[in-house]
Amino acid sequence: MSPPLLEARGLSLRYGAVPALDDVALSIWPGEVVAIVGESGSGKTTLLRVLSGLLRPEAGTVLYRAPAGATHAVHDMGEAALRRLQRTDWGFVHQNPRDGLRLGISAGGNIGERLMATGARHYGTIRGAATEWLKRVEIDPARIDGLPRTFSGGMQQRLQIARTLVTHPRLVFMDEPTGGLDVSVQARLLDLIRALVADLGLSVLLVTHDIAAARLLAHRMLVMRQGRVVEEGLTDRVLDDPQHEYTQLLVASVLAA
Ligand SMILES: Nc1ncnc2c1ncn2[C@@H]1O[C@H](COP(=O)(O)OP(=O)(O)OP(=O)(O)O)[C@@H](O)[C@H]1O
Repeated sequence: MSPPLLEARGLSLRYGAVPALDDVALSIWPGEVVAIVGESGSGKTTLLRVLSGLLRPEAGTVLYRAPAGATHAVHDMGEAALRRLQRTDWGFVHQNPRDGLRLGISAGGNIGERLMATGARHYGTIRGAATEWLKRVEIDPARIDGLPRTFSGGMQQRLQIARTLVTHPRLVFMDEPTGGLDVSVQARLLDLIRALVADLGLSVLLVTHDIAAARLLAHRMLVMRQGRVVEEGLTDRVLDDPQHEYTQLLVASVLAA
């Protein structure tokens, strides 16, 4: 079996007396979608921020295997090298599209800016790619010069996804990508994410408290509670035959809803 793309061991982090992460381990392989689920405050966002180098853990390591095969300890990389990784190989989809978009520049500019950060220079090529990606995320290309603030919440989220994926990252961190949207908009967005992930062969670390989203998108899932991973396994196995008492409660609460 090929080595993991990202491998974390022994991650711990406290906020005062609160153990946000307590000895967490996780691996993700190329082309895999892994969901991190759990109730509010269980440490999901903290884990994503530590894995993506935005937060430094008190203990533990995160290793990332670059395309050429070299392995990097994410928290030992210099600031510039980490930023380059975040701009090229990695992508981040935030729950609130305003955290991932530049609201003062056009939709096309939002997509083009990320392409330019990876070296694209030719105006026609950049505009062509932006048009293509707007279509791909089901936004009318006639809106290319519109500002994101004139878009609906669902459109803003689709634009954020286009901006993130235009550079073909290998690993995408998604933090509640459908949170805060209407149920019908969520369903459409989940279908779109599923299709793009399959088309591009992306690896995705998906934080969600939405079990249905995890069921639809993820090959594997980890269940977190109070900073610890209490259960992990193939998504269907975990949801159809939960072993840990907490996972059983989580699944039962969804079935009852
Ligand atoms: N900056 C911070 N300062 C102090 N405590 C924090 C901070 N960030 C998170 N925490 C605490 O760490 C724990 C884990 O928080 P985290 O945001 O990772 O959980 P979560 O599972 O992502 O929750 P949610 O689903 O509500 O976003 C919680 O008890 C939270 O209150």
